[in-house]
Amino acid sequence: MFRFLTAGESHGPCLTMIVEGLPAGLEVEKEIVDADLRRRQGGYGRGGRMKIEKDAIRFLSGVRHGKTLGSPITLQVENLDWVNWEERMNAAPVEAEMEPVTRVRPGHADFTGSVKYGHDDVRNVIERSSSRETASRVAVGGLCRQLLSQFGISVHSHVLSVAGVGYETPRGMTKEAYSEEMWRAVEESPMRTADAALTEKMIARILEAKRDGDTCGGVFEVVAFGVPIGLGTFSQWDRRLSTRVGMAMMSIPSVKAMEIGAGFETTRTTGSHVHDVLRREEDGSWSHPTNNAGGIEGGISNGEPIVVRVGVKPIPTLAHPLPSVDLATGENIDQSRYERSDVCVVPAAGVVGEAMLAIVLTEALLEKFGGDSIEETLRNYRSYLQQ
Ligand SMILES: Cc1cc2nc3c(=O)[nH]c(=O)nc-3n(C[C@H](O)[C@H](O)[C@H](O)COP(=O)(O)O)c2cc1C
Ligand SMILES: C=C(O[C@@H]1CC(C(=O)O)=C[C@@H](OP(=O)(O)O)[C@H]1O)C(=O)O
Repeated sequence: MFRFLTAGESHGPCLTMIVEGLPAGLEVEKEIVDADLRRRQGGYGRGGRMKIEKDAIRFLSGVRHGKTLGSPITLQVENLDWVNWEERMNAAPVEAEMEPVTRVRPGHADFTGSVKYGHDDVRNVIERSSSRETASRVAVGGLCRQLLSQFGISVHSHVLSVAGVGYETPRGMTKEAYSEEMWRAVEESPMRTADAALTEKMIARILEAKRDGDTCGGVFEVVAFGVPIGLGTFSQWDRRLSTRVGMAMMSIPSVKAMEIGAGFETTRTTGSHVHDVLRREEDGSWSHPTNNAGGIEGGISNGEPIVVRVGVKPIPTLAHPLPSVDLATGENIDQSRYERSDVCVVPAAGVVGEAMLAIVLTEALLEKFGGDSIEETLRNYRSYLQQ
């Protein structure tokens, strides 16, 4: 069974991940994982923290001579900001001459986390609720990406809109709609969008929000190519591929909406405009001229690209804070607290979305094809394709 756990506080010494269930003999390159971590740190609208961190993994177990051993893999990402926080993290607030954090930020985990865990210093909540944790997912996803590439599967993302500036939800995306050229342009764009004019508009929107002491959300899209027919199943609710993709995307902090394929658009028209007709090609392969289903039918991948669009709410920490409550006094206050923060993270969230889709596909692929070594998994996969 493929599974992973992540641990680590945002301002602690490091993030740690334990990954179990990847087959033995898989070549894994640190540089491929580090490149994903760098992409997650990018995008226009990030705050001061990203100037401090230089995320990169260290393998602490499970990999020898560049190949997986089949034993649990431990990954570590150092928090370079730790040196600036060590005293505050180790000493009680009074000793460190720090006021405990008590004014909760609307939209963050400050209120719910403090009540649930009984913390009177909200800092104890912020440490783990922080999206610093998403670096861990990207690191795990970077390993999964390398497994998937053995099966010809690749996962990409791009930004569709920021605070309403950008594309309306597109319909029926087919493989042809996404070219190599487009993905190159996405990687080079500060907003991870292939449209240069739109990039300018998005940046202007983020700057405007920043000037107003405000923040932006938006929509990103994740696409997986090369997924074989047959991952996931309708046989139990929690094993449907759509269920697992939904959970994976909704697990990203600040994600509040997602749709697969044409999603909500399908609810505004009729069946004859929605369902993807099945064709048999001369070479015996299957095809769907459209992909409104986003590559999943009956909870099972249908061989078309998996297309997922994801809605990210605006960042909760506002430079012009909203009214709130001070948990220490119980009094209503005019302004909650501001601390160093991002203004927009839609491009970064897209990279996290890629990692989450890579993780879900890895889990479903290993479930279908099994194998304790990569050779065995590939052999099972090839035999299935022949069948
Ligand atoms: C990559 C990334 C970076 C984020 N950076 C910040 C930030 O700097 N400040 C902030 O208030 N929220 C930030 N968030 C959003 C919060 O982590 C998130 O809103 C919070 O954990 C509450 O969870 P919820 O929005 O899912 O309810 C970030 C989210 C992501 C995905
Ligand atoms: C550290 C990351 O994002 C952080 C996520 C975050 C939050 O509240 O979610 C708040 C900020 O933390 P800090 O106060 O340390 O600057 C972000 O920088 C990261 O993405 O690696």
